[in-house]
Amino acid sequence: MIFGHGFAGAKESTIVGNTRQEWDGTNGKTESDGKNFTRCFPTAIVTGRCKDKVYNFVRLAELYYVGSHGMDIKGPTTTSKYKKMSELDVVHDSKAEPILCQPANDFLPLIDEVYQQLVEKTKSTPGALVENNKFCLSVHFRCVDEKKWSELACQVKSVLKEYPKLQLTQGIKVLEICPTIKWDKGKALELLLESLGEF
Ligand SMILES: O=P(O)(O)OC[C@H]1O[C@H](O[C@H]2O[C@H](CO)[C@@H](O)[C@H](O)[C@H]2O)[C@H](O)[C@@H](O)[C@@H]1O
Repeated sequence: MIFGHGFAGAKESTIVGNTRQEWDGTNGKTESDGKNFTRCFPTAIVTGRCKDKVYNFVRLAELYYVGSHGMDIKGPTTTSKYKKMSELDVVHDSKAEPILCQPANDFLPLIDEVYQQLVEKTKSTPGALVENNKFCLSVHFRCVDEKKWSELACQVKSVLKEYPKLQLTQGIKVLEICPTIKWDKGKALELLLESLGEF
């Protein structure tokens, strides 16, 4: 999801698209179009993927990146025309990144531990892929034989029964494992909009 604050003259912040609107040059939008857009309107990418992975896809320092289903929010690494990062409630991490909010920080060791266990537990299921999205995990079954889907789900559940602080949901051919905190992409968007305020 991509939103632009004040897009097309709207007074309120407006959600203008989703990740299908890629600036990869394949649908007429170039990197320079993306830069021009983000110079005019503070823009964020909101995704379930790992923030750093999405940054590597897009490579626009001007954007806000919201990864891990809203649990990892980073501001632009260039100064915005509207608000300098120093005016927002920002801390910098060890890589000097302007981190706005990481509400599931305490879960990091748990997520890494469960990632290892899921890799081990699911390695007997051909095609299963466990992805570490930093504050959440995904077990992809797109490449798993349909006859093995329930076996894979049992493997995942058998790991998670030891971790009541994590919850399991299902996406498109993917099982998602997230901390049970009252936070999601919507809450992340609200926080960003409040932080940016009027401009
Ligand atoms: O950005 P979102 O819409 O929140 O999606 C989050 C997931 O994105 C990735 O999965 C998606 O693409 C996969 C192919 O690259 C596809 O197999 C899957 O069905 C899609 O959901 C990512 O791999 C997942 O870890 C994210 O949870």
